[in-house]
Amino acid sequence: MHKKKRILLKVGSNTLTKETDNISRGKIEDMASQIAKLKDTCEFIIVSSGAIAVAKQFVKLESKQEDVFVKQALASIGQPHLIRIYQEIFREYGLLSSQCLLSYSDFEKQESKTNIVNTINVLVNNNYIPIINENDTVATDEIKFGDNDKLAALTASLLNVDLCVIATNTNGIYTKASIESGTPETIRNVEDFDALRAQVVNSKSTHGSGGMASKIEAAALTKAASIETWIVNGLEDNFLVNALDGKVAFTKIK
Ligand SMILES: Nc1ncnc2c1ncn2[C@@H]1O[C@H](COP(=O)(O)OP(=O)(O)O)[C@@H](O)[C@H]1O
Ligand SMILES: N[C@@H](CCC(=O)OP(=O)(O)O)C(=O)O
Repeated sequence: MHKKKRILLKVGSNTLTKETDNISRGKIEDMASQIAKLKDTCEFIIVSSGAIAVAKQFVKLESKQEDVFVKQALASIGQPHLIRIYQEIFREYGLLSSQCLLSYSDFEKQESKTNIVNTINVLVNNNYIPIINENDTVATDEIKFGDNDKLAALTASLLNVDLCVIATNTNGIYTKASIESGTPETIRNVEDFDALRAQVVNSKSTHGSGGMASKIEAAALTKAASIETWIVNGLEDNFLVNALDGKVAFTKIK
């Protein structure tokens, strides 16, 4: 048991850019102000994408190599900028932050898992907010498939968080019928998890790579670890506080 509610917050490039081509300092300020409001009762671990999106603001790489190698190089260029932006803004709100780069394979080795848990516990217990991203130089899983959703679920399970919040660009998961009729309606409480997969439609957001399917698979992992997952609209201001206060529509998967 943790003294504070331990929350893992996953934000994708779409949320961080507010669906534009530039990282939104405003969105990171919105996250910081919410975390600052909640910090007496909650502790946070962030899984953040955005490295490639930041790099694209500054450079255009020439390469005849596969796209994925270019993305890996962009992630390497963008990651320090991303963390710099987080640190600058979080500091203004009195928050301390650090960087951890992980890959799926780190969750397969007992020694690495122990090291991750020990490092992050020291950080969190000293009021540092770990900001985790995939180690894109050595791994390409999330660049290719998953929006960091699976990385978030693996981290949430390993660190035994109390709540996993995935921020995306919709008010959670909508019913397929409501999307098709043009009046999206949020599935607020999931009664039948297996039936959820059938609600996914074949669309993704501008920067998105995994779509809703990868969030549902991430939730399957957290569910197996008895962790509740919320899928919330990170584009809205105050999205986390409002979800905690029950003021907005989002999907809760228990
Ligand atoms: N049933 C559904 N409810 C809501 N969104 C859905 C659904 N099925 C597919 N989607 C798509 O999933 C997208 C969110 O996933 P993704 O594009 O990967 O976003 P992110 O970058 O936030 O991870 C939505 O913008 C929408 O296009
Ligand atoms: N790790 C990389 C990409 C991870 C990923 O695909 O997530 P997203 O940028 O949300 O589609 C990054 O930070 O840009």
